[in-house]
Amino acid sequence: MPDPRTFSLPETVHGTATDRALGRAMLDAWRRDGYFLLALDARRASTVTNALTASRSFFGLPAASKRMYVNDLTYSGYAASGEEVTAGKVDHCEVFTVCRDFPLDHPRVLDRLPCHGPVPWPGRHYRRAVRTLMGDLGGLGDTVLALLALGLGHAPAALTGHAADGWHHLRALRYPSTARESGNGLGVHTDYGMLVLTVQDEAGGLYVRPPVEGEHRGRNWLPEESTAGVYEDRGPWHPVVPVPGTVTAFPGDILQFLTGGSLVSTPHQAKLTARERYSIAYFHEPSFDAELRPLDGGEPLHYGTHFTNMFLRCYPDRPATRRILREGLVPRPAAPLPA
Ligand SMILES: O=C(O)CCC(=O)C(=O)O
Ligand SMILES: [Fe+2]
Repeated sequence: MPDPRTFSLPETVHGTATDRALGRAMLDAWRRDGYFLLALDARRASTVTNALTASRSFFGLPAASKRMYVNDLTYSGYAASGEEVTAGKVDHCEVFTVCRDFPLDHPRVLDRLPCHGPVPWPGRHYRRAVRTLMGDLGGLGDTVLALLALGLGHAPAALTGHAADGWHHLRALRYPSTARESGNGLGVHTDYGMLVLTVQDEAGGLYVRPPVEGEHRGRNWLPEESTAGVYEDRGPWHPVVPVPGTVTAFPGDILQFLTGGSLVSTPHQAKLTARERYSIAYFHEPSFDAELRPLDGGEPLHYGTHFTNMFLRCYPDRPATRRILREGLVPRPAAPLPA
């Protein structure tokens, strides 16, 4: 297995020949390895360290305290180990999810859009650390999307245009050590949006499946083609070795959709390790309301519907799921919504 490709990003993208070549090199790396690394400058590296530190201290709270950070409007907040399910199997990780943070009196909350509500933040320090990280990774995400669009032969804004009002979200995770738990960590899945940026601590444990010539890859947005649990027992599965000062980048379902399958969403899983493990995954997404079409044309896909379906699938018994099902909430209201 060759070493992963590592890229340094320019601060701005102008569409020069150098930018196009960088975009093409990123596409080649994904087509070979399923992921690449992005080198962080010192400021962004310390943002990552701060967020991981804040995450450690949150997960260190007593179980009963953590369980208070949940509400039934949104998937934002805390999920205990065992609440999340991938392909019918329980995942052994605790998660704190941060979606868009809407106050209770926001028109989109009042309009009863599923997944819309306030983030139940566990404190100001945690909120600051996570928001700073989301801002930094969001900036990198836009740069990567602009370069990818150029690499694909499109205008730089062809992908970033979708991210402008993006449903960007983040998951902070803690996995128990193999001394405490013998089951799986996080089962095989693909992520739902355009771009995934992850960091993990020194424990490692993240595995990706690179594209394999001739191998069928599901379109995860179609219920009959779920990628959850795919090829779990069959290689190749390549470990993503933690490299301090980098983030790992791979494509999600929506890039597969937008490129008509010329890129495939990278299946990945996290295995438990000898020591407790901490990671953070950031998801750079289209707008919840986006009616997306492949760059070269085709049938539309409503992102908010895909997102909601995926969370319903992962969390069969979470308060937000029960509310969506009980009240029959739909991601796409009949009348256009105010901003
Ligand atoms: O724990 C990790 O490294 C990956 C987490 C992940 O894949 C996710 O949250 O979707
Ligand atoms: Fe993931």
